[in-house]
Amino acid sequence: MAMYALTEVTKRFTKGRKEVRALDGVDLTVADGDWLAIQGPTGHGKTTLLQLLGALDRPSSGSVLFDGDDLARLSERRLAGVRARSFGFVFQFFNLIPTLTAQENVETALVPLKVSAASRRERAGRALADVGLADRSGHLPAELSGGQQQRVAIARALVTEPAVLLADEPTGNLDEDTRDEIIALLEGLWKDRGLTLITVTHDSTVARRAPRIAWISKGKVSLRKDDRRAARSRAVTTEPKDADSAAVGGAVATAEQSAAPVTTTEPRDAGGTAPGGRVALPEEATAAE
Ligand SMILES: Nc1ncnc2c1ncn2[C@@H]1O[C@H](COP(=O)(O)OP(=O)(O)OP(=O)(O)O)[C@@H](O)[C@H]1O
Repeated sequence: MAMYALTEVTKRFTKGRKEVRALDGVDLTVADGDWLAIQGPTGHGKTTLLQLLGALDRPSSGSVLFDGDDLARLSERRLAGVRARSFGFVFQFFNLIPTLTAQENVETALVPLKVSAASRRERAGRALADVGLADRSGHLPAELSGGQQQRVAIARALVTEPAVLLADEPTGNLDEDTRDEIIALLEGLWKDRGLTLITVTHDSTVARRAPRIAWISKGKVSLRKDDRRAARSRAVTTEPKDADSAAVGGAVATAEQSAAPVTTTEPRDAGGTAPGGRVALPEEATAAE
């Protein structure tokens, strides 16, 4: 079974007397451990799709299955639970709290958990070290470069050990060199942790790094690239739950792709989670852009 299965998803918004069809009949599957880039021109539905995948919004019609639950039909309380347990979010403008240090910003993601202050400190410190910022933990966001601020935001998204990391234009506010560093960081985290990574971008340099690209145009999704073998060459992989292969916008993976070798599984939480499991993200981290 795929981690995500979207069927005939539409999302309509009303602007004055006009109706905007932001998503128009989207079919999409995402397997556990995939890295999917959602690429397309501005205003064509990328963020809307990401928000449905992150349970930040619901479709107007169709179903968004995540681990077997239809996110379109869950109560608000259960949706909040799924978001808290399963998703980490990274945004274009970092969304850090300006008055808190890097360390404190990362710790905010753990506050809703019954985690001791000592454990929060330890886990946030580890998350900052994982993104290469161990020596900047006492800095305020204004004392950090854009790339460093995005690293803090990534540490905050990952400190709760989510199954899925959803990143909306994570390099959209960065220069080219920093963009490359952040994408390399995300790629490394994806490889090492068996994360499912979903990145929204209008930048083809960024999109091409992902083994799968879903191209979105006028709310319709089609598959541009599906290099499952690249995805499976990672150091840490997951059981191919998505054995029936991907179908995006009616496109089905080729027999060759489907026949890619089966790899071994390593538990997602091998890195260790403090008691209490995953936590709700702070409001500022889950707010729609
Ligand atoms: N809350 C909303 N109310 C009304 N219209 C909306 C809303 N959110 C999105 N839209 C419209 O839906 C369409 C798709 O928007 P979306 O933000 O998903 O595009 P995008 O591809 O992410 O664009 P960008 O690259 O500029 O962020 C656009 O026409 C947008 O104006």
